[in-house]
Amino acid sequence: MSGTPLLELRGIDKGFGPVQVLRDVHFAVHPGEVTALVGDNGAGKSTLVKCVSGIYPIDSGQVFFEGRPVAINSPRDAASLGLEVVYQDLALCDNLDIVQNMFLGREKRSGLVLDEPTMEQLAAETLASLSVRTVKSLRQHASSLSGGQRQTVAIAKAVLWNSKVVILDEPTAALGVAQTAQVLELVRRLADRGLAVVLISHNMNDVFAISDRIATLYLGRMAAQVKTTDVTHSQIVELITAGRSGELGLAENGGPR
Ligand SMILES: Nc1ncnc2c1ncn2[C@@H]1O[C@H](COP(=O)(O)OP(=O)(O)OP(=O)(O)O)[C@@H](O)[C@H]1O
Repeated sequence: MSGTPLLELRGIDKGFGPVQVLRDVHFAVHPGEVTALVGDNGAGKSTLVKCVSGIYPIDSGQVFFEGRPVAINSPRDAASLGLEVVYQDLALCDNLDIVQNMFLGREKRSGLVLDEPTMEQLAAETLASLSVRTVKSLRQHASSLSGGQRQTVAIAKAVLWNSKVVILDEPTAALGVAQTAQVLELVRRLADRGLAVVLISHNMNDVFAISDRIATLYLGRMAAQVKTTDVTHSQIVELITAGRSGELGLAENGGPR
């Protein structure tokens, strides 16, 4: 592993009543890397993300942020640490424009009134710093944006707020080929800026195209966390569908045997 992880989970358990969803999950994400979080439907990916973003309390286990133990009890706690989750469907409000969306809940004010020029300038600078050129006007409503533009704005929002860890939930699920390529390029650029990026995806082509590591959840357990260059598509498919890959020789939780 390369240095201290930005975010590290150790031994996370989470259940809902009698249903045990996460079992002894270990997971580490590093700055400057894209970590793909994969697993079949119901494997526990969303539950894991909700635990680290303060939506669900964990039953047991520890969360470390920049090497320090932390308690994330609410989305506000997660945001103040610098952890942002971008959900595919919920990322933007349709009736607000791009600037309003990027500053939603964290508006800049000049006295009692909103400081629109400053917000517009910061939004423009952030998009430009990410080489985003596809957005025509910062004052267009989110409802008029394409799927790819929406993801782009949602991701740029995380950068605007100086997030250190960005978790992207299926950012390309609803996109065509060209828009997928653009969003993946942007995801890679986030990591190249030093952010720790977690990419939840069912698309193995996307995963292999841009991830540095792949973490595989299987029935609520971390079956493996490996470097992308050390595995093949079929080994990952085996881990997703069977929770192990004979050829990899991994112990539980992705460590070497
Ligand atoms: N609030 C809840 N109460 C009870 N069971 C739940 C709850 N939320 C999730 N589960 C169960 O936990 C398991 C994991 O669900 P989760 O949504 O985390 O999986 P996932 O890997 O994100 O799946 P998908 O790829 O389909 O989104 C499922 O069996 C699900 O039914």
